[in-house]
Amino acid sequence: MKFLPTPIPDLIVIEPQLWHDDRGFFIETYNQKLFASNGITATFVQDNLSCSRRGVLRGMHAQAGENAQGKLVRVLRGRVVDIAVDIRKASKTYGQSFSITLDEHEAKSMWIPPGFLHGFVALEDDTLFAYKVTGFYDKSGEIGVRWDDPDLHIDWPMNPEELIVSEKDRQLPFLKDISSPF
Ligand SMILES: Cc1cn([C@H]2C[C@H](O)[C@@H](COP(=O)(O)OP(=O)(O)O[C@H]3O[C@H](C)C(=O)[C@H](O)[C@H]3O)O2)c(=O)[nH]c1=O
Repeated sequence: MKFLPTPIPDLIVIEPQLWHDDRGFFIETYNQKLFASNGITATFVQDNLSCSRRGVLRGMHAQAGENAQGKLVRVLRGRVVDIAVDIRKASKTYGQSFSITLDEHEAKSMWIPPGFLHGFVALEDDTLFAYKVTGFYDKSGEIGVRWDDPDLHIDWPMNPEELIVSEKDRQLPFLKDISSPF
């Protein structure tokens, strides 16, 4: 298991040790001791799973407040472009986004601490997106920013007309119009 820094401090990509044999493969998807020795000491309290058709874009979301969420995200089936945006007010990389392709074959994951907007676009039908979170779901703590906010400089891999975005996400504000709670 390798813990790889990204250009944004605290945002970490994890490359698993893939054990292949003639049956298939085995990986450890989470190991508290290894994570802690690489600076990720969070405690996870909830696991989530979503299934998305090709073109579904979920985001950009964060959960703040007493149930602020850090997320350990991965793809179980299919492929996504996954995006995290730093909205920690005191951060030197405030407003900066990082993008990575996650899929079932490389089985990489990404640690996204509290203080980041998160979203992804599914590149294949029936993409299964699984993630561990450090805070219980708390609708009152949910915030979001429009996926197409020009200030986020996100280069989505699909044309807007191909994207499937929920009505809720279409109504989200621009980053300049909110005060980050982080
Ligand atoms: C997040 C969540 C949702 N729900 C219920 C509430 C809604 O009735 C339904 C769908 O929720 P939503 O449309 O917010 O799902 P996504 O658009 O996939 O939201 C997620 O999208 C991006 C990728 C994220 O990083 C967040 O984890 C999360 O905001 O599931 C729950 O019961 N528990 C939960 O933890």
